[in-house]
Amino acid sequence: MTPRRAPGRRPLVLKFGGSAFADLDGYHRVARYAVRRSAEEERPLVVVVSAMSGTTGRLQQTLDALAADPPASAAAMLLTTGETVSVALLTAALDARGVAAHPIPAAGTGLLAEGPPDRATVTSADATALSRALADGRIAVVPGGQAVDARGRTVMLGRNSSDLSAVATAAMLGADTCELFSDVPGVCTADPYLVPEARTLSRISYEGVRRMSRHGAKVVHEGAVRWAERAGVRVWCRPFPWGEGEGADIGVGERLRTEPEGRTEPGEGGVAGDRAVEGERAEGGEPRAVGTVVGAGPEAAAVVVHQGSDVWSFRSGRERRAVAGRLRAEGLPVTEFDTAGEICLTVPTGARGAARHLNGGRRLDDLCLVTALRADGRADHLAVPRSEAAAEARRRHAALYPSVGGATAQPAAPPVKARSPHSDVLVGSGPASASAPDDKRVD
Ligand SMILES: Nc1ncnc2c1ncn2[C@@H]1O[C@H](COP(=O)(O)OP(=O)(O)O)[C@@H](O)[C@H]1O
Ligand SMILES: N[C@@H](CC(=O)OP(=O)(O)O)C(=O)O
Repeated sequence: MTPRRAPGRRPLVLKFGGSAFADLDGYHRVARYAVRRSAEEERPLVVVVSAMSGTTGRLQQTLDALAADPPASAAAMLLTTGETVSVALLTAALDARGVAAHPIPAAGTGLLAEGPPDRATVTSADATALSRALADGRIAVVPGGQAVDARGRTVMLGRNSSDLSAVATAAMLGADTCELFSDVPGVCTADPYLVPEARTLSRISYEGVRRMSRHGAKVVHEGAVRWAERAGVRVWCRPFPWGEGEGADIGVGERLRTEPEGRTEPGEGGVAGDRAVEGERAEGGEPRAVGTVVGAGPEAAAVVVHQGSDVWSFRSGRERRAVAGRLRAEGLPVTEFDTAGEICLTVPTGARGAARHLNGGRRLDDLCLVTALRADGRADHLAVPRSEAAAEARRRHAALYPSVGGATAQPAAPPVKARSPHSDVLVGSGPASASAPDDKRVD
């Protein structure tokens, strides 16, 4: 899977996750930002986009309400539509600013994949089509999570795979950095939506962030980290929006960024106070949040809450190992752990393809796994009632970072995650299924 690289100036690859499109204005904000970066940097610009927040989950629920085990090809066709919508809307928003862009279809991404069409694996990347599109100086707007198979059909690279598309595109085009914009200040020592005291890491190794995503932190797609490491692409996780002019939302990233700097533990390399994170300044004195650079850097202690996963219990370690192996073969992230005499594993809630492997297991309703990842590589797991997961995460975070504290402090009102009211645009606003899981947290 060595990417065939494009000659010429190194392009800039920016990826905007669903959180950037929590409202329609998000497309205008991203367009404004993309135009500014394009003018500043004078190099080819690729913008990789995700579906509006909530969209892919709604589509999945709709499919689940319709059929118990729909064909993977139908799932791929449906679940990739959210990104196609985003490509069209961002192209329109750019056009409204007088900037012509190329809306790129799956076949134009240059990513070739094989395997089940709803969670295909990228096997090669050919820059020819995208380089041709970029040659006229226009911005290319690329759908995240999409590729084509050997027969030219659009396939999906699995859930949350826009990061993977962005990094694979950067590798293919010879870019040395890929910028991933999200609604958090960067990679933090815990999900800042749950642990307000979490600090932003200025740097972390590929293995450090991969360990976090392998344990269920949704912060960067594990496959994206693998691609980045192999191709030597630095991944820069950055907050968006932050100070994008009038009308910009103040997201959790902005709120955390302005909190006083916290002291950090000696020996917990790579942890930056928020002041350090915003240290870089663009010309004209505008503060530029630097977020987290994933590449060369230390591993870091962190707390992971497996919010989007179910806990299953098995009769023996052998049975669990066999099930875990089959789930991993489906490309699903699984954590095996023992708690209160139970032999358990976690599996993403509502994951396509999981149900058929879980026979013999028993779902422990309402349990949520909290994992403390130590800097030395050890992981401590504890399953707690869902309602106590955030408090447990704060306690564990305080144990890892005693000087940051916070476990006993009254929690600030948790920031509310944005979900686009337009995420129903494709499927209507009625409940798709009373019991279907959402792709986001249950707050
Ligand atoms: N350690 C962590 N640091 C930062 N964010 C985290 C962490 N763990 C989990 N997250 C979650 O990851 C989310 C960002 O990933 P994602 O939902 O894919 O964003 P986007 O929609 O912008 O792509 C954050 O909103 C946050 O809730
Ligand atoms: N369609 C993807 C989109 C994605 O990767 O979203 P985000 O970049 O917001 O995590 C999903 O599974 O939800």
